Amino acid sequence: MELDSVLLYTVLGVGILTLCNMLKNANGLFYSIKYFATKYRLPPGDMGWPFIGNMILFFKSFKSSGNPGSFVSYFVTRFGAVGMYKAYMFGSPSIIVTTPEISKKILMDEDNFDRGLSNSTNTDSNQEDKRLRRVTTTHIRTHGSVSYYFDRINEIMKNSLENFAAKEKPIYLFSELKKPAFEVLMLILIGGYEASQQLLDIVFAETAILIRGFHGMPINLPGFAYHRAMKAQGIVAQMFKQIVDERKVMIAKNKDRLMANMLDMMIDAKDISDETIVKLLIQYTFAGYESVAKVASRTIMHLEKHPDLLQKAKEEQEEIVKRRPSPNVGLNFDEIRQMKYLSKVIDETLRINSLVPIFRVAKTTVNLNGYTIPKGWRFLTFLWTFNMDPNTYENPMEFNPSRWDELETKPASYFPFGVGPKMCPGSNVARLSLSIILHYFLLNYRFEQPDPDQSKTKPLDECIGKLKKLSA
Ligand code: HEM
Repeated sequence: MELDSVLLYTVLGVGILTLCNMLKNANGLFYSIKYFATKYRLPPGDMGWPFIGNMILFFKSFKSSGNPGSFVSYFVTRFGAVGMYKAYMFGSPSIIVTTPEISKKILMDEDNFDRGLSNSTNTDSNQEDKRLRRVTTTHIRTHGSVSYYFDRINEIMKNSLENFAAKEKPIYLFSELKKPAFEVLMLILIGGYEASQQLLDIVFAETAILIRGFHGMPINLPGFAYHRAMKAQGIVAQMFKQIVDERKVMIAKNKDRLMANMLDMMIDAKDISDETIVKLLIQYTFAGYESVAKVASRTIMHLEKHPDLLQKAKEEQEEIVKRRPSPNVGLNFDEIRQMKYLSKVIDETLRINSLVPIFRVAKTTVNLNGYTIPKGWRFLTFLWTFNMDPNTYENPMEFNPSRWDELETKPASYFPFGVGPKMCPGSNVARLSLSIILHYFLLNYRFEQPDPDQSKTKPLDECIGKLKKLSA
């Protein structure tokens, strides 16, 4: 090669590298420059490339290891253990929070932070948010209050497992479990399938699209998942509006038709607008759509991988059955509290599988732990980081429900349903649904995977296999 060409290529290479480097730092510079001279700077961090920010690293760490651990470690290793890092995620300048103490400060503080989702019903007044929360959750707030739904949830879960086992072909366990979980969700939200099945089928299908779109980049252009998600949100809103209208007519004709579900309680409150009712129904559907199915399928997979733990959990259920006065008596609500080991199995799954971040948005520019957080910036808390802390949990990667025996009280860093005023209102329904599914699974079924590695094929959360009914 001629000397001139070598020189040309070297200059070109250095030029491209410098340009890439400038571009890579441009995002960070653009957002940080205002705060260089201020007393409190932004937290350290890396805001990645313009527009896409850190999303490539984020998706890569999920894809390769199925956990956000390596993503979070990148910030801790590079910038030190300061507990919060600037980043650019899901189309917004963001702060990644890596300690439970800072997370709790944020999650408990309604004055400075809200959920900031486009489908959220957060009003400008904390008082009004609290009132709406009260109206929408009275029927599910405590373990006792969900007893009202026990019979229906029991029937839904029991029948669903029967149906899955009757299928000739292998099933996608997570996908299949979404259907009964959705049925339970609609029971809590609108009183079940008294509303038109056809409308709810549309809500079920469109919510899947809505969720997929909100998990990616918020690019509202045709062809992008987010754009389709915005359309799906509109369709779900239309379906719920129709259900609200029908329900109002029904109740106006006969007040006795008011029932213990979120929709009827909102209508009965009289001063909640239809628009807010619909938004709340969407918010709950979005939040409760996948979680129970995900935790149930993952618990089943953990137990199938550990036959000794499965046996222990099964024996507990058999003991419960033995204590019944007659073999014809079925599961009852009081027995749920007797499932001590199963409850630890569920906690262990929640510990290892809390993968979805909790979001908040700064309502005003705030000073937190010596750093400035500008108005509008997002916070992302990965519970997984705290749940995998070896200082709290010995061998954190190991699935070991008995670790909870030694933990007299749960660690302050363990909050799978969040903490504070916006903590998950569905936690009691979720725990009840999970206990019922797992009760029937342990007693009557096994999940057989012809090729357990298939669970790594797409979609990531799926496990393919056959639900086999055990012979009596
Ligand atoms: C195992 C299942 C579930 C898990 C692990 C879970 C976890 C969570 C978490 C971590 C949050 C965030 C809390 C925060 O932002 O501070 C949340 C919020 C929420 N969850 Fe759940 N959840 C589950 C099931 C459900 C179910 C079944 C429902 C519906 C009945 C539900 C309804 C909601 C709602 C409406 C919110 C938003 C609360 C608000 O913004 O005020 N969740 N959930």
